[in-house]
Amino acid sequence: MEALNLKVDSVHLEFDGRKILQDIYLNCSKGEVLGILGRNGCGKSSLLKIIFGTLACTHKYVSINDDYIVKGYHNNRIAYLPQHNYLPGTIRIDRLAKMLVDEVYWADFSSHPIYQQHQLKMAPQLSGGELRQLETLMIIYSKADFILLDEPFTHISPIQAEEFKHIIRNCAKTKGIVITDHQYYNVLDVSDRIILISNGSTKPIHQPADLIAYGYVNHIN
Ligand SMILES: Nc1ncnc2c1ncn2[C@@H]1O[C@H](COP(=O)(O)OP(=O)(O)OP(=O)(O)O)[C@@H](O)[C@H]1O
Repeated sequence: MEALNLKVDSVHLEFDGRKILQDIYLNCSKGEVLGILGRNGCGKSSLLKIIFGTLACTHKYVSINDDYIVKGYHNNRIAYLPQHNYLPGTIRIDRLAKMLVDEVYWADFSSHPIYQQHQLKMAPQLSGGELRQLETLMIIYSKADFILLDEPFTHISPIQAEEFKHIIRNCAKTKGIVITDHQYYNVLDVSDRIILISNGSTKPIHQPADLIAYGYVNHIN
């Protein structure tokens, strides 16, 4: 199996003269889940959008195996689950799924109860959590080599989050996955490595106590 490595470096992002990201370094290999943590507004979603290619910034270096990537979404290199719903509301779920899901994963995806139950509906007919589950699965099972997940656990119930962690770990056998969520215990649980964004820069987290030292949490259960 080909080794793949996503590298992100030298990202500079400002909004209205305010520095958001300035000293960013991350890498994620195929076979790995990288967790990103950070307080509200520290720039997690912005960083994922920059890697995916939908947010312009002053400077960035994104590469896969040292090939510079201008737009991550080109050629199915990178897929991105945004924080908010992305499926159009006027096309049936089964038609959207056939466009998005990789054939290799079709059996896994289409046998999932959430797809079985809702495939003939359109997005607005689903509850918030049902839609979130479907949207997340479609991205995880999409063709891309690297998957960026912005808050995949936030709108789903604990039992579903447990199931999704298994699916993420399973898919990480053939992809690299970058994940961020405020449910930090789920991120810690599913990730091989963790980085924290603080004051615009990335800090490697070697042990949970580092999260206390950086003021991200007061204690860890
Ligand atoms: N289009 C924009 N124009 C101006 N400021 C923006 C814009 N988008 C984001 N910001 C600001 O940039 C900062 C980083 O936003 P971002 O959404 O990346 O943070 P985040 O870490 O994902 O936050 P949260 O955890 O609350 O979702 C925030 O202070 C936000 O207000």
